[in-house]
Amino acid sequence: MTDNNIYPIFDRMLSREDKEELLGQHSVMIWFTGLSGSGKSTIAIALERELHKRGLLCRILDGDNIRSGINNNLGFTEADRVENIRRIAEVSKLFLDTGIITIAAFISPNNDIREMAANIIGQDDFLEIYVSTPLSECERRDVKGLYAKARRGEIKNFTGISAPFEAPVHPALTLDTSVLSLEESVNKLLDLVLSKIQIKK
Ligand SMILES: Nc1ncnc2c1ncn2[C@@H]1O[C@H](COP(=O)(O)OS(=O)(=O)O)[C@@H](OP(=O)(O)O)[C@H]1O
Ligand SMILES: Nc1ncnc2c1ncn2[C@@H]1O[C@H](COP(=O)(O)OP(=O)(O)O)[C@@H](O)[C@H]1O
Repeated sequence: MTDNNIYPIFDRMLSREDKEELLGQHSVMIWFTGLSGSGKSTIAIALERELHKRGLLCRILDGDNIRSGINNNLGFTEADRVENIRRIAEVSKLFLDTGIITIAAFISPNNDIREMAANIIGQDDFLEIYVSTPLSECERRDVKGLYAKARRGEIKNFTGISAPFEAPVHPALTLDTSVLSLEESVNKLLDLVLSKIQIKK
């Protein structure tokens, strides 16, 4: 890309393959999508612990952490959600290129937004995991009291209440935490993920 006088130097840096060899793992993007309270963060944290125990290096990117740091200037309009996910995908790509198994837990509420993320990251590396817990169960849990606030009209554009959520069309895996235990979800994920990250010696 030279039309804005920018000359990336990627061809002179050590490659992703060099980093993966050093770490003894292939990197992959595990992209959770689902309503607030569906279980994205809980599953992401449990999955990271299981992978870590197996000597695999991971990085979690999670909604509230990212939104109080790099994305602290963004809200929940459609445009801000797109920018939120764009930056998260670009940051994820940096981790993937460092050979790190990268786990993102964001509502990412529609197919266009997730397609954008997959295109930034690379379709082959992108595992879309739909945490499909029904709205009624997420609202019953109301972990942060946000559904009650949204119902009272105190939060605008709240996903599932006053802003849309579009289910993925072909997720790599669907996990309904109103039916599956945390352990069952993590075991399903391990089956999927471990097959993708083994380095052939
Ligand atoms: N209006 C509105 N809609 C949805 N969510 C809201 C809203 N306002 C605040 N929150 C809190 O922000 C968390 C979702 O942020 P995300 O970055 O994952 O959202 S998005 O992907 O940009 O749609 C979400 O956290 P999670 O529960 O982790 O999903 C909420 O706690
Ligand atoms: N089977 C389950 N799997 C995952 N989370 C569960 C399950 N059953 C109950 N929960 C609870 O549901 C809540 C999910 O919240 P969280 O992980 O923060 O969701 P999200 O990141 O999607 O907003 C947690 O309080 C968690 O303990």
